[in-house]
Amino acid sequence: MTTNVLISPTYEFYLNGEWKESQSGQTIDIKSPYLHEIIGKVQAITKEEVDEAICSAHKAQKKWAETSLQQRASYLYKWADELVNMQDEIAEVIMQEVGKSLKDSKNEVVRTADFIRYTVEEALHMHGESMKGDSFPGGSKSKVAIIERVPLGVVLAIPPFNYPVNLAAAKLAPALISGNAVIFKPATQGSISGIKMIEALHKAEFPKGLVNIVTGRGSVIGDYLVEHKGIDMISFTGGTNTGVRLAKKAGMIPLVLELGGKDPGIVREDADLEKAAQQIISGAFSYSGQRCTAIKRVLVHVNVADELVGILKEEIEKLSVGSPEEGSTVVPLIDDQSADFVQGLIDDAIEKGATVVTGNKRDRNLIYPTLLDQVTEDMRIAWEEPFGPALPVIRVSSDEEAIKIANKSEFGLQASVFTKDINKAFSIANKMETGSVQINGRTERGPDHFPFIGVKGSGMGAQGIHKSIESMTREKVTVLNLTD
Ligand SMILES: NC(=O)C1=CN([C@@H]2O[C@H](COP(=O)(O)OP(=O)(O)OC[C@H]3O[C@@H](n4cnc5c(N)ncnc54)[C@H](OP(=O)(O)O)[C@@H]3O)[C@@H](O)[C@H]2O)C=CC1
Ligand SMILES: O=C(O)[C@H](O)COP(=O)(O)O
Repeated sequence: MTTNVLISPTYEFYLNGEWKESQSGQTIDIKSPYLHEIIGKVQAITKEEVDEAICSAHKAQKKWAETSLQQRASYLYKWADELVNMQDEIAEVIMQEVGKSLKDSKNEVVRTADFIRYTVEEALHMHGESMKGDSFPGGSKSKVAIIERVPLGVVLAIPPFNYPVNLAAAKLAPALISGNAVIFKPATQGSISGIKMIEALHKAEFPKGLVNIVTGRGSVIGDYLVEHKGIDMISFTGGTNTGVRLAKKAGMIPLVLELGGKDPGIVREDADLEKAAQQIISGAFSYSGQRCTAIKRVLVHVNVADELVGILKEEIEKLSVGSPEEGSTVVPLIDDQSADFVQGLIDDAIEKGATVVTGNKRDRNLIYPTLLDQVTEDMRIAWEEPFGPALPVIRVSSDEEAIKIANKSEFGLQASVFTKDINKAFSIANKMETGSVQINGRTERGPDHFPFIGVKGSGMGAQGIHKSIESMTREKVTVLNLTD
């Protein structure tokens, strides 16, 4: 199927309900990772335009916070409907911009509409609480506390490239339904997809200024946004180095950071190896492993390692590799720099004695799914996050060794444990220094109402619909002093 490359239009940024060209007169070329052609240009906005966006957000937020939940709900439902109406157009853009297959891109848009609707429903059923004074020694029963959640103000939403619509809306929806305004800074490679998402929001006729999309390289306007006094909360998803830098600059405001990962797939001696292999492959190689929750190392009991590696090899070699237009599982990585990084990890492992079971083949920024066996702790790939289709197998001789190596990682996003012994599964899960543990399943964020948590180098705070709404609000206490 040949895709008509978008005629490389220049997109405007969205401020105060209007699409605008930046006063900077500068734009950023967005090149498709697999078409290797420029598919569009986005505005590189100025600091003055950032100031204007934040100022207009504050104005809009005051009024928005006074609207009823039901009124806010009606806008978000309309946004979800507009996304579904635009799903083919948006999916095509996601595919061209980040190289995700059309099927996965469409799923991302539908998942986003579902996310928005569920967020509304969750918010409509989150109620405050009340307390009576006399439950504390000396307290009076005529003192009644009414505790409710109130919005924080203006939320800065910064998502990564790999889910340019879903991970953006996963920040915007909870922020908006709780009465906040949003400054949305998309990943540069993902900006056009983000703009398309905002086009759907514009069609839902949200109040002007409530959501402003500020396009520009994070390395240029990122610090200015993060340090801006007009930002009341930051929800960031991206690399650990970027997240740590952001946290140091943000100052005294609430932060939620979802960062990198090095999720282990722990395979015990008693595991169903066929099922484990199927979950590991899906977890490690879908969208070329460009998922924070991808399985990024296999810790397998030495007694079953040869058998598991054999199954993995056979199944990996069946994976479709190539263009996202053909629905390939393994597609070109987001850019050449990322492909160079992954290749560097593979080369380092080979130099230090790892065995290439399959893969280690490259065509520009397309890296073939690579399985490395006999990986040892002195190899970079044992610890670093490839964010690409390279999977190391580390052989262990006990649960204790697997736990030790798993927890030695700087990351702590998720872990998978494959075993038939549910008691052992929980025993290992209880020792995992991660946000979540999957038992007999691949590591993944969904379903989206589950808490989604990164600890250590994988983040701070929690997402998942309910947790995200909580993180973008604070409690407020009103005390009633009744007269007897
Ligand atoms: N835990 C999770 O849920 C996820 C984690 N990730 C992690 O993100 C990485 C890959 O995604 P990627 O997009 O490349 O991550 P990056 O950290 O490079 O970028 C993430 C976002 O931060 C922006 N940014 C860059 N510099 C700054 C700055 N100084 N201040 C504020 N924002 C900035 C980027 O904008 P720009 O594009 O303009 O640089 C982008 O919007 C991997 O490490 C992956 O593990 C990815 C997805 C989900
Ligand atoms: O940030 C990511 O990469 C996503 O949170 C992963 O989501 P998924 O597990 O649903 O692919």
